[in-house]
Amino acid sequence: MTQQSCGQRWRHRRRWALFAAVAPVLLLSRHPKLSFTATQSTLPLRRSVLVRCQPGTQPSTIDAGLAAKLQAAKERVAQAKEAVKLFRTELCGRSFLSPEINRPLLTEIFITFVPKSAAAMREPILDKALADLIPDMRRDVEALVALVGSMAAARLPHEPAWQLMADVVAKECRAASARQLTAFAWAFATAGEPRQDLWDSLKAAMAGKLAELSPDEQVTFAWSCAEVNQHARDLFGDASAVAAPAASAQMLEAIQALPGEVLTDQVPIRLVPGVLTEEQGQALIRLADDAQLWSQSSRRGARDAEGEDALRTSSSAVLSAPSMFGNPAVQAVRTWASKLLRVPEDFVEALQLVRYRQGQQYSTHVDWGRPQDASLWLGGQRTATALIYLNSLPDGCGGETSFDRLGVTVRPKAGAALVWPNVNASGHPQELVEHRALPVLCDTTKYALNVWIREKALPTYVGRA
Ligand SMILES: O=C(O)CCC(=O)C(=O)O
Ligand SMILES: [Fe+2]
Repeated sequence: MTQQSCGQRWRHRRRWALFAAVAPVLLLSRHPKLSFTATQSTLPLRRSVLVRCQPGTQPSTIDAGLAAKLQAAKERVAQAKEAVKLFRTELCGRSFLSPEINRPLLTEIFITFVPKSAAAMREPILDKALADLIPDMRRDVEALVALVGSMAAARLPHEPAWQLMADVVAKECRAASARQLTAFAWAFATAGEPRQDLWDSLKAAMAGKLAELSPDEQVTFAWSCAEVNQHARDLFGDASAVAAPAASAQMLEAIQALPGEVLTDQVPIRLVPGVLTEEQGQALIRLADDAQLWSQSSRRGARDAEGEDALRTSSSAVLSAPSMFGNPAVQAVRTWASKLLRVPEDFVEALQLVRYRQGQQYSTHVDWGRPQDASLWLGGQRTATALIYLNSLPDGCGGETSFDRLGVTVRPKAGAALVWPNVNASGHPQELVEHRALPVLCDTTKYALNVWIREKALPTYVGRA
């Protein structure tokens, strides 16, 4: 696709003008989120959208309420149009072959279209822009990489665009370099796209090009395939569930040397008090609340030592956004884990908060991964878990962490870390450390923080081409 033909497409001014006139009406009638609020953003066009329609309007102010909704809708339309304009400039107003496609800007543009709720998005304006652009971009692999990477980074919930993209990439990826294939794989894996034709094409295109990849990129490609259950065994084999013995033995030593209570002689499980202050705990919870990160806890890989599915009814929030790593409470936890467990900080996974309301629980499971677990590609096996309780639960309120095979039960105590190894000294995952979170029995909420340590550094590749 050349700059000229892209320009020509957008020169269909009359069609566009007609569409622009109709789109606000379409949006007003079809957009269900008139109460939408803007998220923090660096994109200038989004600053104008800090409009919230107040629920529970008094009868006398119904008109005012409607007017506010109308105003919000108008701003939303203006914002969408502005975003499409920028989108068009970014992808059409330049040579597609430019290596300087502004991915952060593209991502921001997509974020303007992402609904705050988990609902799938239907945006006529974006539909049109993407339907026009994606097929035209088919010969420009680098532009496709930038576009799909931005769609993934923005978590664009727009099925038609993903399907169009999958159609084009499945057909055109033979011409892609190994690095570009990795970028495609990462994006589609992040979006959870399982299409067989797409993954077959990506894997076939990668065969013979593997040597072009850095170790981090190889891991990213292998992880991407495994993440959507399209394991690239021909190219990479299986990930190993057995951790490196040296890393495992060192981890055991570090846990044994921890201060705090020794809970059993069979496996070094320690309860270390005073790891976090209550304020730091609150700051972590606020971080998740403010960014609306809570969602039903994932049950993927949640199995007991025999491989039976676990019941997990809690909510989780992963503090993985790069901006969150700068938060003082996040940093305090990461530094503590790295120092006390004697691993570099990049062995520590993104922190995962867990929240249990009354009646919620996590039944018996292990934290280590099985060979088919895609995450084994990223930093290898989880050698240890540090579970930090962010609040205390009174006696009789349930919520304890229980290791039934070891006869150990621990009541949550604010700021204390329960630390245990997931592998033995030779690196083999341990069944003995199977555990569960007992149901919370009182009308209270339990908060805890999972700090998982991997056997090696987590790769630095984050979908950047
Ligand atoms: O909440 C607990 O006590 C245990 C949590 C847990 O085991 C997990 O999230 O993997
Ligand atoms: Fe666990």
